[in-house]
Amino acid sequence: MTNTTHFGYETVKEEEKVRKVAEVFHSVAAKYDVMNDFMSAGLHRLWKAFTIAQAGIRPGFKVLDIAGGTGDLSKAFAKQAGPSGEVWHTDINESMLRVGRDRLLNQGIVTPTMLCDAEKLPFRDNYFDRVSVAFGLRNMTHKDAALAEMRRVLKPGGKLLVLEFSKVWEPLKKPYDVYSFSVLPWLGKKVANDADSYRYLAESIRMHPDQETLKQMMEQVGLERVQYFNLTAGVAALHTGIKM
Ligand SMILES: C[S@@+](CC[C@H](N)C(=O)[O-])C[C@H]1O[C@@H](n2cnc3c(N)ncnc32)[C@H](O)[C@@H]1O
Repeated sequence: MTNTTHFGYETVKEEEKVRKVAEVFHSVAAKYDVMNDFMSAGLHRLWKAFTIAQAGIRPGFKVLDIAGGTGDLSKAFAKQAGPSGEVWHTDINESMLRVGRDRLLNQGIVTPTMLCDAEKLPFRDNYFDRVSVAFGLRNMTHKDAALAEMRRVLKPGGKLLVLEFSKVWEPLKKPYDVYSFSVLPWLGKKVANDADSYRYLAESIRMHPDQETLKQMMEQVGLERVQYFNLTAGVAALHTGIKM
């Protein structure tokens, strides 16, 4: 029997979700950074800065940036880990990865870039000091499998950081819905000539587990000391967990 899952509000076969997510990111890659700034009024930079601070990267650290896309986290991590460190910029989508790799190289950052699926990480057990995934988990078909893989490749004592859109504070829900379902697709059409991808963004955020559910999912794969920080009233949240 074929398993089904969600692609935004649609119920689709699992393999169809993978294809449709790939289409979204092939389509948005070239305009991804400019759209991020427009859509979030620059807030994504603050959320990422907070994530980078919580990561506490030290020189020599081995770091895996999953769903690294255009490379914002990889760039900061590579600077902090320094020449003795190892920062892997990875993503399942070639278009996103290419934009990210070119951007990193243009900024003088030479770090390995690799195409890989978070659900089947090609790294050995207990290898990384830190693993991050920013705005990527929402798009994955088997989130529990991906989280288990992230834990597997962490060293004991290593930390996972999951930055993702989350459940917004109830009083802000109405205006946030108006923004998400009217303004966002309109902006997507105007700036990137692609309203559908930004409609998917709004729907996929609504379908993503809320703060407490994601915390439980991280605990279920064996991460410990799991906690989360609401960012901008829960528009986004950073979850962290430690592998003991
Ligand atoms: C919204 S972008 C985030 C990019 C970057 N981390 C950032 O915060 O700007 C989401 C990324 O998740 C990637 N992605 C989706 N499913 C994935 C999977 N199974 N494994 C790895 N990356 C995946 C997409 O290709 C896309 O580049």
